[in-house]
Amino acid sequence: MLELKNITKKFGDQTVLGGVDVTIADQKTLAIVGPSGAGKTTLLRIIAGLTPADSGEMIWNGEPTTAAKMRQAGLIGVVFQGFELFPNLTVRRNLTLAPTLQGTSAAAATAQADQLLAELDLTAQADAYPFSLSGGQKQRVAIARALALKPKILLYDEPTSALDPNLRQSVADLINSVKAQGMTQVVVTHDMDFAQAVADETLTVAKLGGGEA
Ligand SMILES: Nc1ncnc2c1ncn2[C@@H]1O[C@H](COP(=O)(O)OP(=O)(O)OP(=O)(O)O)[C@@H](O)[C@H]1O
Repeated sequence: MLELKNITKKFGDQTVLGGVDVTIADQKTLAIVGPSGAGKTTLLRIIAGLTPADSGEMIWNGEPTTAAKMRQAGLIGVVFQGFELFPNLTVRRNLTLAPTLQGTSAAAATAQADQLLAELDLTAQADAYPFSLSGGQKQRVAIARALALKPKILLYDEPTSALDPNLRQSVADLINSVKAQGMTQVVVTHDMDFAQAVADETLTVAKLGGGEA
């Protein structure tokens, strides 16, 4: 279980997070919802160790930790809103690059990549480059790439926003099938129907006024 307590964040004079508590339970999906500008993405980036909080605590399985330590230990994976695939690498190489840089043998990384691609119905795209993929395929590659690093917690920033609305259900199905394999997930979304389709728990981030302490 990962707990964040009393997380605060300001940008200049604007308080975005004014003391937020988050509990991320093992093998569950937490949806973070709230209006545009409430700070959902900021909170996700703080959990991921990509943006520092101004204050607050982080506790992993009962022990104090930091987001930077969690990230360095490879415990957290992120699926970005725009997918951020490596454009000059094939789909398979998008999955194998980070594991091989971390010391996994090329053969083992390739075997694992091919298994993930098969599970996510991407075998036919293994040698393709990202530009040639549909939005839904790009997103599945982004999820497969994150899973290739074997995180304990997988974070998604607005996973439906860059996709055709009719793909919403298949993204929900995919997140639910990743959960069924034991993954702990956090999904930032402004889409309440989507949140309902994936979430065991929902955290609503309120929009604060600008300029307060
Ligand atoms: N790096 C930054 N520098 C300055 N202000 C920022 C920065 N990142 C976010 N903000 C501001 O913080 C507030 C919260 O932004 P954030 O993207 O976290 O909200 P959100 O709830 O994810 O919104 P949306 O649903 O529109 O994506 C916004 O007012 C935004 O302009």
